[in-house]
Amino acid sequence: MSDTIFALSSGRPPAGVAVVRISGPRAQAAGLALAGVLPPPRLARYGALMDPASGEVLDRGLLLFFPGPASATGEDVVELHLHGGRAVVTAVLRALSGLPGLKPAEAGAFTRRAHAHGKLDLAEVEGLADLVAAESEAQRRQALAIASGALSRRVEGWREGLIGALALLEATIDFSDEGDVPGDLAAQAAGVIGGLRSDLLSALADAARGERVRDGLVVAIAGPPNAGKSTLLNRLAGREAAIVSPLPGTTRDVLEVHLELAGQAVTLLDTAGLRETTDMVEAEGVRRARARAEGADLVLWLSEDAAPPPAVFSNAIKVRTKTDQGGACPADWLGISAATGAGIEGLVSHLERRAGEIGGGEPALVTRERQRLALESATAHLERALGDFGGREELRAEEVRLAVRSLDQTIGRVDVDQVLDAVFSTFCIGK
Ligand SMILES: Nc1nc2c(ncn2[C@@H]2O[C@H](COP(=O)(O)OP(=O)(O)OP(=O)(O)O)[C@@H](O)[C@H]2O)c(=O)[nH]1
Repeated sequence: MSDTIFALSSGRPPAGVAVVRISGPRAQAAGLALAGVLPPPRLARYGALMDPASGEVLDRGLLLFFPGPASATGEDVVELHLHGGRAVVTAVLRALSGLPGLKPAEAGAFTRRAHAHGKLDLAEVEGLADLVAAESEAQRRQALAIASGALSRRVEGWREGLIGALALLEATIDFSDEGDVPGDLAAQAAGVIGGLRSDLLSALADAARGERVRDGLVVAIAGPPNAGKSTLLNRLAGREAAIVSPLPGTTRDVLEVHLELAGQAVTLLDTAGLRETTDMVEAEGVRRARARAEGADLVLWLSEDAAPPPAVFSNAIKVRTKTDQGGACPADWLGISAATGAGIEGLVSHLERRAGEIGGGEPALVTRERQRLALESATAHLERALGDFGGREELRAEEVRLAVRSLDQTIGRVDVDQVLDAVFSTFCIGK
């Protein structure tokens, strides 16, 4: 970390503006080498940026200086706002790499430094990773809350509560040595532990929703061959993603289209028509179709003659297709014609309502399996801490201590290295 790192932090050129960040002990010197003068902290200065080796002007742009520790990484940071051309960016990065003590940043290196300097805990780093990856409104809101410390603050609060309970338990242990155990201290501790256990359980009850929003919902289109599945997928996607043909058995593999419904990221799956077949390739397609549809959050069951879905899809949204060709639509079926567009709007609003039911509402606190497992372990220790220890209060206190440790894991106070490597590997260079 004694190195000074630099990278293009904005998107791939060409672009209107390119932002290059420099962080580390030599950031200030690097800014001076390029611009000749630094603005006061946190103010932008417009001017020429020169190649320190040749003195040639490489670009004119803004320079900002954020002295550490009050910066994003906790170190001195210099930010250059350049014209976003490929050659401009290349020239400036080349000039920086020629300066002593400077080296290109690896993926996630700026965030890693922020974490190392106590600017972000593990949960906030994970939130930041999700914020950068967010594609839907719901993902953005949820990730922003976590990146801003919503989970961390809650965990800190729980942790403080448990430390309080632990103090009460320690007191009962001390008193018991003197043969005078004040029962109300133990009861108070049990009250605190019980309350925290309920808080944790209610946060966990929402975890499945948080993870679903983060991963995006999966909606599978299933039904007999030729029902119009690919046609509907194309219609919803607004493009010709799937091949449509009058031949039954056209779709062989599972096809995915990503879209946003009611603010939720949705992966729409087109699957092979479900039927018995002797064609080996089609049979494999049918097997995959069933497996994916069974794991989906929602299934649209399409049939042109309202043939009922198999039992596994009994919860499916039933859709009668090709209504332009006549025929009745049973009461609990939605009728559509992908050919004329009739009923499509109704189907979309039905899907939006269902997607909102699954993933809508206030942002969840727990959005990753890792966070959930740590909190589940804390809850299990609290559960045990409420048991009967036959007067051996030190065993109860030990369970509370283990619960605190699990909370610490949630926000990365302990055992973080491996998790950090995994998270930072998902970041891009310049983040
Ligand atoms: N008249 C009419 N024809 C439709 C409609 N939707 C689809 N079709 C036709 O039905 C045929 C089958 O459509 P696909 O979308 O390929 O059906 P599929 O369910 O994906 O078929 P498989 O891939 O075999 O499982 C094509 O010829 C479509 O043009 C509709 O709303 N009205």
